[in-house]
Parts: sequence; C-alpha cells; structure tokens
Amino acid sequence: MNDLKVSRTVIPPTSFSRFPASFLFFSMTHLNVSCGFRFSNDDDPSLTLAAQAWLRSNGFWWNEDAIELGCVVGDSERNKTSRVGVLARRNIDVGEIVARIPTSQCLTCGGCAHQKLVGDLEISLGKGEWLALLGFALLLERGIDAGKSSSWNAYLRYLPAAEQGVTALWPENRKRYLAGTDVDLALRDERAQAKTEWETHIEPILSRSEYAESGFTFEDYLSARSVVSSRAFTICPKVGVGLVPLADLFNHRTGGHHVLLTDIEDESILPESARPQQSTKEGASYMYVRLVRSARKDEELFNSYGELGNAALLSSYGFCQRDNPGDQVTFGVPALRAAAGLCGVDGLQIASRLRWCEANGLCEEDSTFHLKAQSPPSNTLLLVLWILAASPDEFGEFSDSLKGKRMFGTDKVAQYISEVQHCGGFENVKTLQVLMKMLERRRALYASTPSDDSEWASYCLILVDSELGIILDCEKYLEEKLNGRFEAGNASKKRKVISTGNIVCTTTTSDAAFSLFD
Ligand SMILES: C[S@@+](CC[C@H](N)C(=O)[O-])C[C@H]1O[C@@H](n2cnc3c(N)ncnc32)[C@H](O)[C@@H]1O
Repeated sequence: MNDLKVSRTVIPPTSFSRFPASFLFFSMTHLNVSCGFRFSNDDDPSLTLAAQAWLRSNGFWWNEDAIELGCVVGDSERNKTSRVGVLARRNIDVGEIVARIPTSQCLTCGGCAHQKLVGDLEISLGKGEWLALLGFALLLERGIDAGKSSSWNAYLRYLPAAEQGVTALWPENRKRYLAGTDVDLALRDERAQAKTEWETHIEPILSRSEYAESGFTFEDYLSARSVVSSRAFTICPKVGVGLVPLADLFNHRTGGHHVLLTDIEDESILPESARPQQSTKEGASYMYVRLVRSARKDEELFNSYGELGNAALLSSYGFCQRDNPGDQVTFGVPALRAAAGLCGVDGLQIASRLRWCEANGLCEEDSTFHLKAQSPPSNTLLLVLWILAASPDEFGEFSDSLKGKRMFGTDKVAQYISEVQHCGGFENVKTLQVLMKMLERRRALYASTPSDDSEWASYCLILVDSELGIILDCEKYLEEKLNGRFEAGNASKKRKVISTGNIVCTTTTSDAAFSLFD
C-alpha cells in the first residue's frame, strides 16, 4: 500500500475562503438518503440526491455506516460560521478504509472537456502553472451549457461558485490588515499574476475559440481559480493536479489529521463493498481514504492538505488554525540585504557577498528563509547573514579555506559552516545583530488588528499573533545569546542589550548595536 502524494504542489499563495453562505445538510430520514451534502449554490434537495447518484454511478464508494459526508461541523463557540465536513458515525480504527475514489473521475487538465484549450494555455504560460491551468479548465467546464452537459455536472453544482474567504478575493479595506504578514507580499503578487494570466494568455485563447462570445470575465476566472486554490490536490505524478470529488469534502488540520489518500496494490484486502467493479488489473486506478488516526463516533474527520502554516492556509483556503505547528515567518533576500545595510555593512560588500552566495549555491535573489515556531533560526539563514556581514579579513580567510574543496549536495551548508567555525563561528555578534535588525524591521510592518468580530477578522488575528509570536521568540533567543556573549567576552566594553517587555532593543547610543561589529 503506497501513500499517494496528495499534497499541494507549490501553493501560490492566493486566496482564501470563508464558508459559503448557504449549505444544506439533509438527514437520511429527511431525504431517504444515507448522508448529506452541502450545496453552496443551490439548496434544492434534488441536487443532494443527484450528487450522491453521480458519485455512486461513477465508481465512488464510501462506507455509509462509518462516515457521514457533507455534514455541518465545527465548534460554534470558536467558529463564527459552521462549515461542512465529514463526521465519523461510529468509532473508526486506524487502517480502516472508508471511501474509494476513481482517479479517472477527478477533474484534471488532461481529462477535462477542453483539453485542447487548456493545452494551448500551457504552451502560452509554460509548464507548472497548475493553478491557472486548472482554474481555466474549471471555468470552461462550467461554461458548457452552464455546466449541465459536463460529465462533472452534479459535482460542479456542489462546488461553491468561489471561495470567498481566499485573500485574493478580499476587499481592499480588509487586505490592509494583512500588512507585514507572509500573506501580504504574496497577495500582491497573486492578484497581479492572475490578472496577467487572464489578459496576456487566457483572453487571447478565448477570443480564438468557440467561447469568443461567452462573456467570461476576469472575475469569473478569479472565482474558478479560488475554487481550485482551495480544493485541488496533486493526485499522483501521472495524473497530476486535479479536483477530487468526495475527498474534497474533508476539512484540513495541520498536525493530527485522521485520513490519508492512498492507493492499494492488492484489492483483495478490501472489504467486499469497497472492491471496485472495474479492477486495477483492467487498467482502472483508485484512491482510497484510509484512517491514519483513530476517530470516535461523532468526531470530525480531518485530512491534511500539507504541513501548512497559517499564511498558506489563509491565502489558499481562507482560514487559519490556532496553535498551528506549521507556522512560520518568511524573509526574502531583500530583507537580509536591508538589515545588513542598516547595520552599517557597505552596500557594495552586500552585493558582492550575495553574488558569492549565488555562485556557491547558497541562495538566489528570490530565495526565502523561514523562521519556524519553537525552533532556532536555521543554519542557512545564519550562514548567509554571516557571509554578508563578515569583515574582508574574515571572509577572505573563509573563502581561502574553501580553495580546492568541492562543496556539493545537501551537506554543502554543513561544510560551509564547519569552515566558518575555523574563522570564529557563524553565530557571532554581527550575525545575530543583523538578524535582530531584520526582525525589528519586520515587526514594525504589522498593521493593527481589526476590531471587527467577523470570521475573517479572527483569522487575521490568529495569523498576526502567530507570526509575531515567532518573531518575539526569536528575538528573545537572540537577546539571550547576545547577553551571554557580552557577559562572556565583552563585559568590559559595557555594551548592553535591553529588553522592553517582549520587545528587544539594542542600545542606540554612540556605540549603537551595530558598532559592535568591531
Ligand atoms: C476542500 S474544502 C473542504 C470541505 C469544505 N468545508 C466544503 O465546503 O466542501 C476546503 C475548504 O473548506 C474550508 N476548511 C477546510 N478546513 C477548515 C478548517 N480546519 N477550518 C475552517 N475551514 C476549513 C475552507 O473554506 C477551505 O477552503
């Protein structure tokens, strides 16, 4: 049994999603069907039956005695709006298979009705642009006779028209509360990117197609793209990224999820009801939903969309998770450069050292560095900061020591670090203070949090709290290191680091923090 890589590929931070305004949950007795689905666009009970019938007649199966699909879930105390998800109807043990999904029924670029147009977009955009490609595929699929003639007809009707919570769809007056966060920069890029995709690539393709007069707008495309952003998975390398009916009813939890999508080599291990009519031996391919964590009756069953921090969750899915173990704060090379400059490192030195880093495979202009919750700064980040700030003598000694040595592979950073140790160590005062400056600058960028008590505002609060928490923890760590160093080596110079509450500052008198560089 192999775990399929049902992970998101690079998630272009996009949007986010709130719970659709309307959903339905129909009980078995009410509808005489085994489970309920939410239909975000239409509350016609016949759609529930149509969706279930579509799933059943297209090779999907779920254990109706074990799970309830499309139920209203969520703790109303903590969640301002209920959401739709999947519940355990009884205790379920680890290993149990609760659903089957035929990969041929996933909506993919290769399997959609307009493969040719989507293929043209791929030629125009280049490889790897799965969000744009699948967003376009969904837009077109919905365009066929308003989706009625699509083979995914019933599925398309249970998808929300858009995931309104994704940050790319937030109104401007709301986006300003994201200032300083990891979502902020990505958000600007994301919207601009979607606009370019639409104007430069999609509109010309549409204008030459049968959809020239379709009246599709950029907003229609953004909506389809937001649905894809919040629901698409990489199914497997062969099939690629797609929308996965049934699996996309599970909500996400970073850490402690219950289910995993997996494939199965030997179908005979499946309970009889789960065995597909067309077996894999005949070329069919299936994914199975398997429990990797036991669940109790009435507990919500969570999937994992990846080890995602709150910025990724908010931008791609429209929600945040408290105490998210995947949280991080991201810094680009411009932030490192600016901090080094503010610490008095000469601009030409910074430029030449960054070129050295690039030539030696340490980082590039668009590289990013992450600070993670409960972890010290990474060695790579400290190493690059050391290289930027090292004096010409220190750097000369370091680069001389590398002569004749071949650095390659994943151990490269460790090898560089071991060379730096011979030149006094990379966690020196200069390095730590450039990092401190970088954190201080970042902290100053955050906006005040909204006083609104709506759901989006609570997500903003969670995001900003978690990022600031990581920054403050790191500042505390640096403060301790710096104080330790001063006590050990620099006490006589009477330099000090002071702390104001949680916020750490360095002295700014004549021998300001960065004059410690001597
Ligand atoms: C793939 S769908 C999951 C099922 C979904 N609730 C639905 O409406 O069909 C992904 C969307 O569900 C919502 N979602 C998933 N996990 C969530 C969570 N832990 N808390 C709040 N919303 C969540 C977000 O709106 C996200 O964009």
